[in-house]
Amino acid sequence: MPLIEVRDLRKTYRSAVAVEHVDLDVHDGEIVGVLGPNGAGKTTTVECIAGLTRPDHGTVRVAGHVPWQDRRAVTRVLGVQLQSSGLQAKLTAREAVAMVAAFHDDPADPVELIERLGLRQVADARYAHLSGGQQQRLAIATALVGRPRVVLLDELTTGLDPEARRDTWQLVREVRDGGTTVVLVTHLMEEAQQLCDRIAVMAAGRVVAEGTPEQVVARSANSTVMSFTVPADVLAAAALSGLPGVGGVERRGDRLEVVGTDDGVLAVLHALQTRGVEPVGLRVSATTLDDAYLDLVRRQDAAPTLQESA
Ligand SMILES: Nc1ncnc2c1ncn2[C@@H]1O[C@H](COP(=O)(O)OP(=O)(O)OP(=O)(O)O)[C@@H](O)[C@H]1O
Repeated sequence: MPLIEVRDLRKTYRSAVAVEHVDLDVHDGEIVGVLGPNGAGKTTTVECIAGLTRPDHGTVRVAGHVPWQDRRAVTRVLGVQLQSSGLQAKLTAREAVAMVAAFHDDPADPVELIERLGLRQVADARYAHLSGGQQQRLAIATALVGRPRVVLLDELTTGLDPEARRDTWQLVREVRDGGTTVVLVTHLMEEAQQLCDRIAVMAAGRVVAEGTPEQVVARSANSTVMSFTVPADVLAAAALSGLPGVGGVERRGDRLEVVGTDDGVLAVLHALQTRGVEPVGLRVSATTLDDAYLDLVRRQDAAPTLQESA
């Protein structure tokens, strides 16, 4: 049984549909990324998992418990760091961790946790005086202090410089290696690729792709990029753009760049062969997760909205 199971989730705010038909499984020991543009429904989904929001339809189970019915049981297994940590500016790091620990039956030792998260030097500094990276570490500490089986981390590295971001990624890996499952909401493809065992891409309130980062790239309609040199008078881009599996053809100087599926690549090679055209300097590579993501999100933008299709 998955540790977190979300089925057919729907949540509306007045007339706006925030999420619909959302399914998500999170298994013990994974880092699962929830990706998507602003307003895609990521926070709404994790708020339903945390029991902070009650959906209009669908089921959520966290270690078998329904979050909005059994808040205590869910608080014991689930730690939450949401977008605004809600910590008071005047609290010191040590006080903040101790305060959250007091809500739990069997908390981790706040001093040990502060040490483990590299906050010992600033343990007596007020929250408002910590750097962005230290505030994020403190937010993770408060999410971990109840010794949860799973933590929800929402836009953990937004606003951090590259070094602090990498340090935070390492910390998330250590959290996972210590036996805690992680659900990570992020806008950053590099973060997803570096950290996540699996990702769910959300757009306009729905999960539009799910799997390992590699699977999501491979399933993209534009999973492969090929380019080669061919004189314009020998082959027009239009001759290839209608082939099955070809998503787009662009001329860049004397090179043609074709994006599409693996079948699209084969169709292009076949078309070149039958025309007796040699693809000089042929390069074929997988699309990046960034490109696959943008393709998925743009497709969803072009589709009818949830309200229109309801
Ligand atoms: N409390 C609320 N009241 C009204 N509408 C809301 C509320 N919370 C979310 N929404 C709407 O629901 C949709 C999904 O929002 P949500 O915050 O879940 O998206 P998100 O993917 O987390 O976005 P972001 O990346 O910007 O945080 C948006 O259209 C948003 O305006």
